[in-house]
Amino acid sequence: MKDIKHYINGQYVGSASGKLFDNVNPANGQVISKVHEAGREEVDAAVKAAKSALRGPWGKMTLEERTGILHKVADGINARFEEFLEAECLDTGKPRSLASHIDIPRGAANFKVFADMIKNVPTESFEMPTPDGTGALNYAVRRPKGVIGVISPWNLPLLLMTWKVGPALACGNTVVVKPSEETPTTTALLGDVMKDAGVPDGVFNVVHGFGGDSAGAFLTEHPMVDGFTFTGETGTGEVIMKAAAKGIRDISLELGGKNAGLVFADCDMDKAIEGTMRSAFANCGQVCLGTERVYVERSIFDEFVGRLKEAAEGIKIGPPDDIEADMGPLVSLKHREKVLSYYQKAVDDGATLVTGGGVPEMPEALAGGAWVQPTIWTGLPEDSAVITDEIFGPCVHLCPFDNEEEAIELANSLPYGLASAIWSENITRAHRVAGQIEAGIIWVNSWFLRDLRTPFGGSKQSGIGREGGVHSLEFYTEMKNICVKL
Ligand SMILES: NC(=O)c1ccc[n+]([C@@H]2O[C@H](COP(=O)([O-])OP(=O)(O)OC[C@H]3O[C@@H](n4cnc5c(N)ncnc54)[C@H](O)[C@@H]3O)[C@@H](O)[C@H]2O)c1
Ligand SMILES: O=C/C=C/C=C(\O)C(=O)O
Repeated sequence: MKDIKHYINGQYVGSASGKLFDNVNPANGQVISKVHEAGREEVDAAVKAAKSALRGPWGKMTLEERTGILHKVADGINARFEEFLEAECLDTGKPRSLASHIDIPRGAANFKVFADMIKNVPTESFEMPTPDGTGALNYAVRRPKGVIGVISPWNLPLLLMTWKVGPALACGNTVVVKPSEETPTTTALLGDVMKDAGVPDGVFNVVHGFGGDSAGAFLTEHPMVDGFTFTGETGTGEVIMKAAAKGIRDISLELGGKNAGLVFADCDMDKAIEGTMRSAFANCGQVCLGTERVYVERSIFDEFVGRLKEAAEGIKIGPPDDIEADMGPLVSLKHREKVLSYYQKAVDDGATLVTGGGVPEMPEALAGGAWVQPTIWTGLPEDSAVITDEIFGPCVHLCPFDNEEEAIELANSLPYGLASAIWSENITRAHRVAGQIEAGIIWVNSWFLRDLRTPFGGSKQSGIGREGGVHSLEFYTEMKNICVKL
């Protein structure tokens, strides 16, 4: 069976401890590969390789050379598209149709976009008067921050990891990546692509393992890492923030959410149903931007519930290679336990089950998979844990509202603030409501429509900082002001 090794200083290496863990295909429960678990020794080697690579050829390259290499990395992903696609689908169980349209193309785009951006974003300059009349000139320059620790989750593994590695490398940093233990393969494959593209050894390093008391914690505790970028749960973000405090290291945190959809009576119902289907069920509901609570204006509530039920019942569940499958399994049986505990909680809290609520029957070959039904509820009180907690499954609660103020209040009622989707054909209302929602990303009559130049991140407990566009450049560089007395 294939074993997945760390990628340190340009070489694939195993763990000195010989410790391996299973990588499981969530569509059938079978072990796909064995993964080396990094100890402190491997993490230390990776961080030291990254540190010394800053002073090697990478640090001396012209911007043109560096960004040229990053274009080759993107081309390398595209050249091995099928291999990345296969690996991502095996690790996550997601439909090939989804991964081939979103995950893998974005993996390549994340390198191209930031390679081009860093060449085109100016820095500031200020002339100032001085008492002697000669004046002074201030100008800012960007320098890499240093070694960046990248810790990424399992829901969009290649997309979310490269969303950080792309800009980090474009800005001249070196990285040590700790991908999720659930989905190590595409990050491991990227080592080969980096090598072929001419990325010098030590610039891109990967260590595998778990979070606490494993590779994740060893990385955040390592004093030679200069900054951390993390996407994952809010609770894990708190732990990482504490670790980063030691030595005053910078952080960028993209965390959980419990995003609200708001559907007004003046919406285009077809668009609202199609969008809510995606925002509730895409990637088996495992998208941080997903809407697990949707508020619908009372006059169209019954129609909306009926139409969403009909659409959800048309979802075809199946493994990645089933070309008709719209939805795969959850990422693991462990995650399914969590999602099903909320399905039970909904019953206990008196929900009306509109559809789903359990585990679908699957053919015998897939019986060991983490399958779950797309689920819709109504009738829960707003303080139910089903409404207040991020479940991260294919489920949504629908609740009626009577006026705009109430809709805004409901949307803003939780301590999260990642994203929101507003459905209304009244442009004035849409702007007015969008302006009042406490979230980092608001979509009007769309969902997960991404322009990589825009600020991306969460407010409240959904994160700190913004990535995307110039905001990524802000995080991944140190700005230095040089003041010249003339
Ligand atoms: N805001 C966003 O952009 C965004 C995007 C995708 C996912 N998410 C969030 O991610 C979560 C799902 O992903 P997950 O379950 O993989 O998250 P998670 O927090 O469990 O794990 C994310 C990563 O952190 C590592 N980790 C865990 N504990 C750690 C520790 N103590 N120290 C260092 N590293 C540690 C894990 O091994 C993994 O690599 C959801 O909450 C979702 O909302 C947010
Ligand atoms: O699951 C969360 C999705 C995050 C998406 C991005 O970070 C992105 O599109 O850049």
